[in-house]
Amino acid sequence: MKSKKKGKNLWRDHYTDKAQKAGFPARSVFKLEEMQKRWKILRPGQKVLDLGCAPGSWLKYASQIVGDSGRVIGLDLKPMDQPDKPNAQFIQGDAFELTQEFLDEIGRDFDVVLSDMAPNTTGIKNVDALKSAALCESALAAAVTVLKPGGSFVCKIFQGEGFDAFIKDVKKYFTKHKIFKPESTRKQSREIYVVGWSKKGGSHVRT
Ligand SMILES: C[S@@+](CC[C@H](N)C(=O)[O-])C[C@H]1O[C@@H](n2cnc3c(N)ncnc32)[C@H](O)[C@@H]1O
Repeated sequence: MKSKKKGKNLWRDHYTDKAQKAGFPARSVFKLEEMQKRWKILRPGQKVLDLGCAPGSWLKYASQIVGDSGRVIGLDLKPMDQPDKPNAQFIQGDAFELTQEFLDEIGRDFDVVLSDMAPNTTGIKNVDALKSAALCESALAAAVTVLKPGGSFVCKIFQGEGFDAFIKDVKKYFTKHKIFKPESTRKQSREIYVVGWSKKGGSHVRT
């Protein structure tokens, strides 16, 4: 029992240390990197919205890929320092309270919307899954509003209640989707990523 626990900690430290050495504040960067290596979701010159961006690993990674001709806007409930790259910006806010004015202000010309948002967990699987699904539905509503037709969506969700309904909704707005569990995700974690490609034409705000 003891050695199993030690093994788990060593495994977690490997990704945390690796992220720190590479200059990223969180190990979550490797999950996005895995998806990027597989599908080249991010490209130079793109405009990207990163929901739940703190402490800023995905924001930094995405800003490196989109480069000087691109732009990344990150949003999180928690405060965070402004990124040191001129093409990246942090806005503190709640994804459940994105107003039409705010979405109009940031623009409706995004190429990619990322959401790595996670709720505060209770430890009760169904409750946590429903809280995660609610965050995902709000990320999807933002994505269908601000993405250009043809845009892509990456969203973390906890498997469980609300998952099937969320996939059904993703299918309504995206031509193709995949469900992906990165290698760098903790094995015991119920989190999984949904990637939607090629947003269908038009923009719909779910009410
Ligand atoms: C796993 S962390 C994201 C890590 C980030 N992708 C990175 O690479 O640094 C999840 C984030 O979701 C944020 N979050 C949770 N609920 C949110 C909400 N309603 N609106 C905005 N952010 C939220 C949390 O504050 C937390 O910082």
